[in-house]
Amino acid sequence: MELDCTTGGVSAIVNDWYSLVKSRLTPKRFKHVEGVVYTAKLLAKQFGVDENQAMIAAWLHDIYRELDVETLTRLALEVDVTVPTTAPVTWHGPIAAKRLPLDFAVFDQEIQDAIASHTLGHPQMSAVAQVLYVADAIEPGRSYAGVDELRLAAQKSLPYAVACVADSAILFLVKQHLPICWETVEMRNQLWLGIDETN
Ligand SMILES: Nc1ncnc2c1ncn2[C@@H]1O[C@H](COP(=O)(O)OP(=O)(O)O)[C@@H](O)[C@H]1O
Repeated sequence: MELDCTTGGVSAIVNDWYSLVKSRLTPKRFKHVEGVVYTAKLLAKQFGVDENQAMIAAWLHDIYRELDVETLTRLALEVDVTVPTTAPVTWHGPIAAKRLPLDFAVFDQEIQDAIASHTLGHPQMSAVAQVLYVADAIEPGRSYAGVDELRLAAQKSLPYAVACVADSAILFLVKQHLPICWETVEMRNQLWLGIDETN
């Protein structure tokens, strides 16, 4: 996959994130992040969302994904962050978000919020956060059952795509008999109430 990150004034920033993120993640995870950046850029353009914010959020969303629970807990102690006790796999987002100013000099609140909610979603997500949530689920490297339907949903509207991704995550968790954090459920409930599927 070719990454075209040279538009507008973002190329220098993007190059910085490229090296930093590559140095912190395994090649497999880095490839996933590249896919999310690529997809976030496309979705942002498609839905009139700030591409620069979407791409920076995408570059950094999994920056702490490969840290163990002990390290994440230590990092969390230095910032004011709440994480769900039932799902440590979801901690990397909220903790990275709170540490963005400290660790990466990223002060943009929308980027922080997008990274915080990229795994669980949240009923009050901004359009940047919605773009990241969907891009994470449908980037070209994803190959789980149902992903092509989610890619089609992303051609329809951003709220519709978010609601479909949330339903897919919930179905996956139900099938595995795993606990479901409330944010995803509340978000999909609110979204579906506002979506007219007859259009
Ligand atoms: N509402 C939820 N409650 C609990 N766990 C969730 C919820 N939504 C997603 N997850 C979990 O989050 C994980 C996905 O996290 P993510 O950072 O996207 O990982 P990856 O990129 O490796 O797929 C999945 O294992 C899924 O089980």
